[in-house]
Amino acid sequence: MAPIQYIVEGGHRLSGSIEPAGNKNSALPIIAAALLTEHPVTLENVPRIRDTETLVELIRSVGASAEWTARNTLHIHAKSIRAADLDPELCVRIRASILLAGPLLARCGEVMLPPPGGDVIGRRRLDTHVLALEQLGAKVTATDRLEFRCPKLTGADVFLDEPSVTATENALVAAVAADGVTYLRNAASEPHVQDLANFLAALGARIEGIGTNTMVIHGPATLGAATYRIQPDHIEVGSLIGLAAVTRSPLRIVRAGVEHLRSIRMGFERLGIVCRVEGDDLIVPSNQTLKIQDDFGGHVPKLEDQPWPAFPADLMSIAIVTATQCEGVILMFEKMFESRMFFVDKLIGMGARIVLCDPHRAIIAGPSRLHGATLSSPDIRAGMAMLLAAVCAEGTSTINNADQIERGYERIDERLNALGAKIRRVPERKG
Ligand SMILES: CC(=O)N[C@H]1[C@@H](OP(=O)(O)OP(=O)(O)OC[C@H]2O[C@@H](n3ccc(=O)[nH]c3=O)[C@H](O)[C@@H]2O)O[C@H](CO)[C@@H](O)[C@@H]1O
Ligand SMILES: C=C(OP(=O)(O)O)C(=O)O
Repeated sequence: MAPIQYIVEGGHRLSGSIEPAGNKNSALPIIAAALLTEHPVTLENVPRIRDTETLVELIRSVGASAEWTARNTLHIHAKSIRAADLDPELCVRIRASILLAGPLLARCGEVMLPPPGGDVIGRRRLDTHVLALEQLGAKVTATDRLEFRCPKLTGADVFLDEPSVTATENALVAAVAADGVTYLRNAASEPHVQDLANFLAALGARIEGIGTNTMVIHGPATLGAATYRIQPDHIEVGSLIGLAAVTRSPLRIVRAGVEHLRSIRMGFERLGIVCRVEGDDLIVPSNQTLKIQDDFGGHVPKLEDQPWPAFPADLMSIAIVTATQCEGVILMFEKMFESRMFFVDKLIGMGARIVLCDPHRAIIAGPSRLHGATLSSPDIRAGMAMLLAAVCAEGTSTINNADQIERGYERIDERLNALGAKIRRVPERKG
């Protein structure tokens, strides 16, 4: 497949309404969890992006039928499946291939998984997955692939060593099929973990504590069919808030899922960007102060990521680009991944004033006028952050490896062009 490039003419104001896609990180565990039931499942509002297309290929490879019945509607029927050896080339394309562990173990009693891929943003440990599934009775062997075996999953009092998002999801799915009650403690509670739990409940699972860090799962559940709508992507909403701010544009983000936006809005407020809620729409007015809010006593403020419900790691790159357009100084502290901040050298090359203190901390002094450059997208979020920088810069930028952006953002070039951006995709999109 030819690599994708975005050629971006910067400096244009945007305006209008845009609806976020369904949450990628909900869609992935939910597609995997659809393997848990023998009955048909219809998923609506599924983002049609590289990651979901790859996972669909993977679930077909174990015998499930999966058909797109509309652009964003996916019909899955896992009447009978097998724990086949999964294609290593497909597994390494996405982090979410690891999400097949829980459902396949539950349905087939074993699963052999080649290493997963995903964004190269630092070490991506699998220890929590292993720890959780072992506590539910699985025997795990790690060679060039991970092998999980367990003829009968059994409920347990599980304490995760860290609130890992995908490990929580694997453990939750396995616990639904396990015999007896499972306590899942120190669990992640991100909106996508909640979305997965609500999907499992729609299939017939009994789960208490959804949205908290302790879930209680009463297994084994008798699962049926379901039609389920994936929730809006709060990370895309955060990306759009940043986009509106750096281009000083008024945007209405419709059906934004405002119940999950508190920590995100609070993070942007620290940068002097205040949004308004109207029903389930989020309005980003153009007349922002874009003034970084000092801490009490005039101290340099800090924006840091943490597990939910705090400011999400996946929005740090967007927040960094946004801060380059705001007046003042701020410390950005990315605690969770150790390679996510390296892309700031590209922003420095575009004219941003940033000191990268170490792999986790960067000081940004704004505002600075950015100029167009040739960039390469290292991961989904840094890629989207570069797109924001390119859209607000003077002159033309070329973003190479835009494939990374399209792993996570559906038709983002077309959707931003509809608001007034000037992004040319090479090669042109077909269909
Ligand atoms: C497919 C999917 O859903 N991917 C998301 C998922 O990845 P994923 O599930 O792989 O990420 P994890 O939640 O396991 O961990 C992310 C990183 O944070 C670290 N960590 C985690 C918890 C903690 O309390 N302290 C800590 O330092 C981990 O060691 C790891 O380095 O969650 C990440 C964290 O929200 C997101 O960036 C990814 O987009
Ligand atoms: C890091 C991300 O994705 P993945 O975990 O699939 O690599 C992301 O969505 O920002």
